[in-house]
This record gives sequence, structure tokens and C-alpha cells, in this order.
Amino acid sequence: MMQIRLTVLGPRESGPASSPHAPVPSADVQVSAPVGTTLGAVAAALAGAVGARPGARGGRSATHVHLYAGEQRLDERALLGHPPLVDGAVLRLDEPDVGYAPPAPDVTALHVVGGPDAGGIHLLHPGRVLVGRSAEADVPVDDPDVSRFHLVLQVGADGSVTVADTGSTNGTALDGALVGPEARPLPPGALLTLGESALRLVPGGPAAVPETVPDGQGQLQLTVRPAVAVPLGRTASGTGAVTPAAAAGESRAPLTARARGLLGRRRSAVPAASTAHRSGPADSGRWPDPAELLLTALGPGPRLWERSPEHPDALTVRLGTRGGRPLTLSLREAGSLGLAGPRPRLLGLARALVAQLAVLHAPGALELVLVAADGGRSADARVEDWSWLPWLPHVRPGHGQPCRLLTGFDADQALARLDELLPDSPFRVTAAAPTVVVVDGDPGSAPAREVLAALVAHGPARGVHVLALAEHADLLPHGLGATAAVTGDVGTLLTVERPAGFGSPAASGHHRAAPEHELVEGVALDAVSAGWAGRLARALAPLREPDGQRRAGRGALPESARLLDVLSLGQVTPAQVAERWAEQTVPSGAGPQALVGVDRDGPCGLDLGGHLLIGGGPGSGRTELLRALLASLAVAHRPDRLGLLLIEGRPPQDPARGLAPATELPHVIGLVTAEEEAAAAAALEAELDRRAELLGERSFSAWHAERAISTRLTPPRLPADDYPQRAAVLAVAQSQLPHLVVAVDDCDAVRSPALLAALEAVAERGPRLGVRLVLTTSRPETLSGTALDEAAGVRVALRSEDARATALVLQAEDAAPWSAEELPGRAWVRHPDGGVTAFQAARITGRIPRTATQRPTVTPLDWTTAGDPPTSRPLRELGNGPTDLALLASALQRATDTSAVSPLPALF
Ligand SMILES: Nc1ncnc2c1ncn2[C@@H]1O[C@H](COP(=O)(O)OP(=O)(O)OP(=O)(O)O)[C@@H](O)[C@H]1O
Repeated sequence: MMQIRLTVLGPRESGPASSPHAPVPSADVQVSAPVGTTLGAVAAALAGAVGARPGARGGRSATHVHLYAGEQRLDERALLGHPPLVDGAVLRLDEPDVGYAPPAPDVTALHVVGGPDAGGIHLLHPGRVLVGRSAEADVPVDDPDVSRFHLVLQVGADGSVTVADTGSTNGTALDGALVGPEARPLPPGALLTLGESALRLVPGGPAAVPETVPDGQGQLQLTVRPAVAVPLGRTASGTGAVTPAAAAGESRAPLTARARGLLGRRRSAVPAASTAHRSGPADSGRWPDPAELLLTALGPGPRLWERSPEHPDALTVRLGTRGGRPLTLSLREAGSLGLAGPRPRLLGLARALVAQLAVLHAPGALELVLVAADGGRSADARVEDWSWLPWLPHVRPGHGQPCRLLTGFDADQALARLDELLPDSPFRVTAAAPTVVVVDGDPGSAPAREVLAALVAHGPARGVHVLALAEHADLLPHGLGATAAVTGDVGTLLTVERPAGFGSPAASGHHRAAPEHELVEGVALDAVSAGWAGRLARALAPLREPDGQRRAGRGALPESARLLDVLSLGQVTPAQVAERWAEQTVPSGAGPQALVGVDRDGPCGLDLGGHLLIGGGPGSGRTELLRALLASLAVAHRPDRLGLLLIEGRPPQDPARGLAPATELPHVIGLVTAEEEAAAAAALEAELDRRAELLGERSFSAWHAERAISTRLTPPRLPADDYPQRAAVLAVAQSQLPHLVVAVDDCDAVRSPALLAALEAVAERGPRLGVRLVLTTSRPETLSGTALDEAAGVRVALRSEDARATALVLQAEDAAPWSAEELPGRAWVRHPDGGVTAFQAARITGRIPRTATQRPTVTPLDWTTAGDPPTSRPLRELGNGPTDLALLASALQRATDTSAVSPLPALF
């Protein structure tokens, strides 16, 4: 099933009162659907999500819902998961959505490149274009210092543009020179300043080459491209924040200086002219303005995700401009940043900063966490303020954090998110990428405040950077490395306090016990609207890094997985299985391999080079993992090359819940019942001896290298009860040396001394002879110190109430970092090299999903619960059809028959 998140915009209320500015109903939904589902299958449900009843309006009937993506009318046969129906898509009911059309690249545009309402991209078509604060303006700019109708552009048919001031209060400057009521030519690249806003005329250019490949499941993979060269003029010493002068001096084309008068004497006199350089959009330089950011996300453009953690400008954000030059701040150098000032401007600034981080750093290079749990504001208000952010791909849990998104909209979620960032958290063990945690106001509880204080103090050294927001500077957490406070009559300026000597090579090499701070005043801040941020985040939502460039350890663990999917055996036909077997080469000394689940990098296996121990509490999924392992081994190895001997230490009351279902696998050479324990023990020991004799001095692989394995051997009929004779016959009949896996469920409950002795013999002698143990236990303390425990090279800990049990299984001093989540099948594995990774074991005895799960569903997205731990509801069993294991076993049996492979005879 693929899952894509969409926004549906409803039809505007019809009737005489309807105006182009009337609010449009909108809903964020999640669509779950099998690959190959068409839009038509969910169209009615999408319409329903915005309260539209099919047939309620002309054009829409019970069967026909008209949906548009931008201006494009969508065919109902369009496939979900393919562009434009990808994650983050915005669909509109009944009418084209002009506002969401991607900007045509070949048309000259006016970009709002700085100021309190930055980021706008307005295409200029021939005619008269009014720019002003009024919503009625052709180019509205929500800047208090901009007049309602501030200036007018005249766009000629040939693309030439002139500008004239319409008698604005604060004046207009063109590249620093005052513009009067007479029209003056506005050349491409020129910068217009009005109020605290800066606008640039950007000529059209050729369309960007698409750089993504759809995966058909709602995501777009970026194509591999050469690493972006670091712009000239930068050296390693330039990694810090940069002074405005340095920024301008180092960018390839200095950004245009703004008229100083506009900064100092707003609302009064006309600005004095100053000399200015002009820079074209192609080289807008080191610190992209909000409009360029949006284009980069929509393209996606070549600057998308350009900053690796090693990039000199990694984690450096542009706060605004001063004297027309970008003022930046490096989170790496400052450690943390506080933003203070009246909301909405504060939010606008925060959005601009987070947008820069998300556009310039790939999800593998930067993790974003949102904490918006301040009890002083209603939950609805908090979600409304931040609902744009969860669309960013950087907010997905990449280290197994128990949540769907790294968000904290209530006190519990907030504390969980902050806890996860502490150094001893299991979720930071493999963290390679830095994290920026946005904390809006109070984090919601006293413990969370404590953790936040610790993160402010010690986080930066470990790559955790706090970006805190508060209405007043004195409400910010103490000890932040830098602050930016919104000031000015109308809240469009910033006063930035940051460590002194930022970015200067001399200072960064110099150790300061308590860094002095410097104040930078009169910074014209960059702020962007919520709509702008939502559009940018939705554009980034479907994007994924090219495979090879993803950092190890990224990607979330699924809540559950189906083994047949992990094995790519969705259809599970005998032919498919026979093909797998045919790929197999002669057994080697290395143990058999088996895929059993999914880790953060995709399907994952357990290495049976040695023995395997699986520990976990009641109902944690030990038996299921064992069955999955057996099934997976059976798919990977022909039944003449692998034998499976099954032992139940504590036979379950309902045999279907134990290992009995696995006996249908053609590889199984016995399920030992209580009465058979002694016999099984004898047969096992005999088998070890037989193998030792057969091998002599040779290793298992050397032996195999010496002889070709007969595939045409028919098993002889064996007398039923004469074990020694059977063993002898086996020895002759086999003249072959298959892998043998002895699987013992609940091995702590095995009571027969003979069987325990045989198992210990396997533990000791087995690996060299091609015999491996797979043991499960709910009481690892009873095994502690035994040969069975000590021999296990690969160790898996499923959930357990008892932290000591987990520590014993993983042979860790302290289990705290490794407590597995509630989910059945969620586990940590300790590899022979000592590394520990998390994975989700896959399911093999689930019932085949029948029609009910295959039906696409549309559910409202609720951001408030995205940060909750996944509920440990048992997987819903649908229908009473055969289990996946039964299906697989039957395919394996038929494959055995048709490929003339002879399964091994029973061991005893
Ligand atoms: N990998 C998994 N994915 C989803 N659900 C699972 C998984 N493994 C187990 N379960 C669910 O958890 C239940 C318990 O699993 P299982 O019987 O394997 O656990 P156990 O640890 O052997 O339990 P017990 O303590 O009863 O022996 C199963 O009925 C199944 O519904």
C-alpha cells in the first residue's frame, strides 16, 4: 500500500457573495491505496473531505468529480503516486487553481527578495502592474511601510519594464536612486526598495531540466548530479557566520546595496541616493533570497540540498539584510538561536529560517524537530501556526523514533521529542546528521524545560541546535548563543545579538572562555507568509535524495512489514520460488542468510554464520520472528541444501501459535515432541558425528567445493523406528552436507538433559559442521553463562518489560539505550562486530490481505497525533483465508516437486 498526503481545496461558496478572496475550504488528507489505484477510485472521497457532496453542483455528478492540480484538469484514470498525484500535491475541486501553477520560467517576473512579506514571485504580463500593500494590488506586499498603492510598473509587449512611484509615503528607490512619478526604465536584475521590502526584476529563462524520477508511489527521487561546487572566494575558514561586508565581498556578485535613507528615516524623508551594484538573478549569490528558495523547491532547482554537513555554509541562515547586504548567522558557531518579538512577524521570520534550512540541506544532512506545546496557546492555534512544517521531508523520524513525525504538539510529545535528542537516547546513537529543534514558546512541562535547558547547554557539541521562539526576549531559554529580536515601529527590523568576531578566522581560532556578544541593529528582517511556507514545504514533501547519496541510518522503521513483501514474493508462485533456488550457488562456509525484516535502510537479514539468540518478553513476537526466519531460509535455500529441525521448549496450547505451521516447509526434517526429545538428541549427536567424519580435516566449504551436489537423489524409504539404522541410511543416502538449522522456541523451557546436552554439543561443534542454532527465550537470565548463551554470535532483543533481560540478550552493560518499542516485532540486533541496529521483524503468519485492505482509503490528516507513539494494536487479521506461511509453504512444496529437488529425509 502506498500512502500519499494531499491537500484538497474545496469549491468556493457559490452565490452572489462569492469573491476571488472568499476563503476556500481545505483539507489535508492521507490516501492509502494499492499501487496502481486511479484518481477516480478516491475522487468522491477527496471531494467529501472538503464537505462537497457529489452532485451538489453543476459539473459534478455522483460519478464525476473534477479535480485540478494547478491549472491542469486531472483525468480520473490518472494514477495515484505518479506526478502530479504525489506526496504534498494540492488538488482543487471544480476549478483550476491559478495560484498554484508553477511559475513559467520563460516569463519575466518580479521577485520579492527581502522584507516582511518576502518570497513572492509575480509573473509580469504586458500591461500595467500596481505594487502596494493593498490586497487589491496586482503585486501585494504586506509591509507596513509600503503604501496601499505604492508604485506602478508598465510592462511592454517587448518585455521592457518601466517603474514610477505613485506618490507613496516612504518613497521608492531603484538600485538606490530615488524614483519619482515619472516612469523610469527598470532593467532586468535591478533592485527596487520600498518600505523594508526589496523587489527584483528577474528576466525569464529556459525551463529547468527535470531532475527527478517518480517512483510511482508518491515520491520523486532526485537524479544524481555532480556535487555543487562551493562558490569562489570561500575557504574552509569561512565556515562561520559572516558579517554583512564579508558576505557581500565573498559572493560572486555583490548584492545590491539598499539606499541607506530607507533604513534610517522611514516614513519621513525621501531616501538619499547611493551608489549600488547590480546583480542578476543567476548569481544571486551565496545566501538565496526567499523567492529563489521557493523556485528552488518548486523546480526543484540546482541549489536544492546543496549543503552537505561539510559545506562551509551548512546551518548558516540569512536573517535579513542590512544596508542591502545579507546578514547571516551560523547555528554551528552560535550553537543556538532565539527569536523574540510579536507573533505574526516572529512566525514569518521563523518560517523564512526553517525554509532556508530545508531547501539547502537534504533530509539526510539535517533533521528538523518541531516542539509547539506552549499551554498558553490553544492546540488549534499551535497547529494552525505550524501546519505547514510537517510536510517537510526533514521531519520524518529517521532513527526509529516512536512517532510518525518529529513533532510535539502536546506536552507528552514535546517531552518525548526533546528526550530523543539527549546524548544517551537510543535515537541519537547512530545520528550522523545535525538536528535543528524549533521550540515555539514554553515546551509544555517542567521536565521538558529541563531537557530543553540541557539541550541549549550541551546540544550544539553533539549537533543539536535549538531555534527558540518567544514573544519577549526574557522568555527565551537562558544561555542561547544568539538572539534576534524584532524591533522597529512596525516590527520589520531586527536587533541581532551574537558572539562577537563571528566568521573572522582570527577569532574562530581563538579560545574565549565567555564569548563577548556584539549587537547588530537595524537589520531589515526576511519574513514569509504561511501560504508561502506551505507551498514550499509541499513542494519538498515528495522529494527524496538519490539512493547513493542518502546517509546511512536514515529512513524510518515501518510499524509492521510483511515478509513476502520483504522477500519480493508478493505473488508467491512456485515458479518464482524455483527461480530463487536456481540463483543459489553451492553452499559456502558462510552460514545461510535470511531476510527477516526491515531496518532503516530497507530489507534486512540476520547472518547465520554462527548461532542466533532471540530474546523478548511475552507477546513480543519471538515465535513469529523464528517462523519468519525459517520461511526466509526456505526461500533462499533448496530443500536438499538446508534442513530445519524444530523444537518447542514450551509447546503452545494452540499448536497454530507455535512452530507447527512451519512444518509445512519442505525443508523441515522434524518437529520434536515431548516424547521424542531423547530420540532427537541422539539423532542430533549422531548427525554431528557423521558430519565430522565426512568432513575430516576439511572445512564445510572445502568439502562442498570438492563435489557437485546431486539434485536427482531420491530419498530412500526408511524404517520408522530404528534410529541408528536411519542415521546410517541417511549418511549413505545423503552423501551430501546440507546446512542444518536447529530452531528452538523457548529454549529456557527445554528440560530433557539429553536434549540440552545435544544442543550444547551443537553450540560447540556446529558452526564448523554446517549446523546452527536459533534459540528464542523470554528468560535470558536462565541461559546466562551457559554454552548456549555464549555461543550466540548474533543476538536479537525484542521488546521486554525487564531492562536487565534486554541487556543480557544484547550483552550490553546497560540496556537503557536499547529498550525496544511496544510494537510486536520491533527489535534491536547486535551483530557479530558489536554494532547494534534497530529493525522491524516481518510478519509471516498474517492472513493474506483481502479486498478490505486493498480498498483505497482517504483519512483526514491530524497533525496533533503525528508525534504520538504508534499504538500497539494487534495487526488486524482480515478474513480467515490461509496465512502467508501456508501459501508460501505450498508454493515451496510445488516448486520442490517441479524442480525435481529431493528434500532431506526426516532426521529421526
Ligand atoms: N513481526 C510482527 N509484526 C506484527 N505483529 C506481530 C509480529 N510478531 C508478532 N506479532 C503479533 O504478536 C503476537 C505475539 O507474537 P508471538 O506469539 O510471536 O510472540 P511471542 O513472543 O512468541 O509470545 P509468547 O510470549 O506468547 O510466546 C502474534 O499473535 C502477532 O499477532
